[in-house]
Amino acid sequence: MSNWQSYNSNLTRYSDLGFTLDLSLMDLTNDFLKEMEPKVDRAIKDMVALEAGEVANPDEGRMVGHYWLRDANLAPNDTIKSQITEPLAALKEFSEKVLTGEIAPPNGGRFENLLIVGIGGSALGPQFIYDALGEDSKLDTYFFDNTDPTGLDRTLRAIGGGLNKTLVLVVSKSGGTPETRNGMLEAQEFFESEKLDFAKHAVAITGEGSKLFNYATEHNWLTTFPMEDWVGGRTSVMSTVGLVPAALQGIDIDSFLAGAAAMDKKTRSQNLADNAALRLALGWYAAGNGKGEKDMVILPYKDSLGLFSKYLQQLVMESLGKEHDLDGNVVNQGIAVYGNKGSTDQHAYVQQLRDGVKNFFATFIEVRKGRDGESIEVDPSITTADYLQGFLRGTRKALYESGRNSITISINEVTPFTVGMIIALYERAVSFYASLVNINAYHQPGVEAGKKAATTFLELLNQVRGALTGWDKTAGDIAEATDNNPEDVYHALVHLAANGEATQSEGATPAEDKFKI
Ligand SMILES: O=P(O)(O)OC[C@H]1O[C@H](O)[C@H](O)[C@@H](O)[C@@H]1O
Repeated sequence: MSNWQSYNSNLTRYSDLGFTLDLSLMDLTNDFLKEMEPKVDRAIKDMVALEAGEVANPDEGRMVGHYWLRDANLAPNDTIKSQITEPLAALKEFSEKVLTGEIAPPNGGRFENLLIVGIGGSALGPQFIYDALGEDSKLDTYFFDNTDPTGLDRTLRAIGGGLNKTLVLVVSKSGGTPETRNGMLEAQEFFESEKLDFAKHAVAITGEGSKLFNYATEHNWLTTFPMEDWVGGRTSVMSTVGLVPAALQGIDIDSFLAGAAAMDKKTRSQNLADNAALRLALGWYAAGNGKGEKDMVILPYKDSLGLFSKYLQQLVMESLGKEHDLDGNVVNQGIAVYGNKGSTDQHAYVQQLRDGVKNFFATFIEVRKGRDGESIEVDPSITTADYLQGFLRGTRKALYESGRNSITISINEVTPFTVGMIIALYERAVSFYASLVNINAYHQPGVEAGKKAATTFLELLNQVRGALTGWDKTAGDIAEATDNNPEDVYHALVHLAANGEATQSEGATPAEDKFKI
């Protein structure tokens, strides 16, 4: 089959949405599609059950409801329906009041800045949306998404004299994530050091009854918005987590939700040829042999979609990166995701993509329209938009010629509607892929191990602090005194020395380094 014929027969086109998915360069064979039929049938059934409210996250005993967020009528009962519609109405009213100045900072004027404190699913969605759609944002938006003190300082410096006009959103589904709590405490301290009443600037988005919820209530924060347990962090961008900031920024959230709802509707089709999300999942399966053998390289050819790959990294990797399948077998599933933007990366890593190790498939994201208004000619009759398109088409072809597969997703423009659409597309592809490989995409047991180890380190650090009294001591001395592992103790000592709590004199090896207060 010629490439042109293959293009025509491998395209899913939603003309009314201005959307196409082109799998022609994925080399999906009829045999593969035939072989996958039973799995595809199961994936469709699983999705129907999930959307009907079945407990699709068995380990945590939870329903998986992010698809209801953009069409509350699909919620399985009235309680859940009102858990969607009531916060939506409340957040619209709240953002309206903030933007009209009815809710205002205590020291006068209007809120002009937004500081979002959150991490993972409680930050990546808002970061992507602000970057993609926040061009005319009503509030300049900043993020605390780590417990790195210099990162926090840098953000506070950027806010500078605008602190008295800054609204702070503290976002945490669990309400107990340490990085977010630390960011909140640092923000609070900074407001207080500027003689500002933090509570009058602060809003919480969190599960009812969480530590954060209780803290916000006890301290009389401006308000709180709920998060429900049937919405996962990495799929929360269409819940209060993504919608409160977007509404405050003046982004058309109804259109954002409508774009997602439209993609959901299309990809409920039980006919594979019409179901872009299911076909996308099949493309991933074919590329990586159903085992994630190939990485997913995301290349959006539009600067405003530059954070999409980072957003997808969590959505795909936290959902699909699992040790066990649903039957308890060890499978070590996952698909590695990375990317940045085209054509910028043609000058960075496309060399390896074209000539190096064949361990990936690319996804080109094409935005058809270059810009509003006229463009100059950079060459005779040629504009910058023509170049961008030329690089996309050229790279796609060059990769295929050297045996590298790729997917191309096209949308007309970057708008709230189309961004809603492509997020929904990937959310649904992740759900389908999880069924194809028989895993739970909605829990994240592996994340806990790192958190527990961090807590253990903090306990050890305090033991080391207590044991380091005056004299020159080695890591071995303190390890013995505190009954800890010498390497762990050594790293604690180096940390204390680097932060001015101890001094370190180096010996021939770390074991001979001496520390004192
Ligand atoms: O919203 P939070 O409860 O603070 O969680 C923030 C993030 O932290 C965790 O470690 C999870 O792995 C993520 O899925 C989650 O989005």
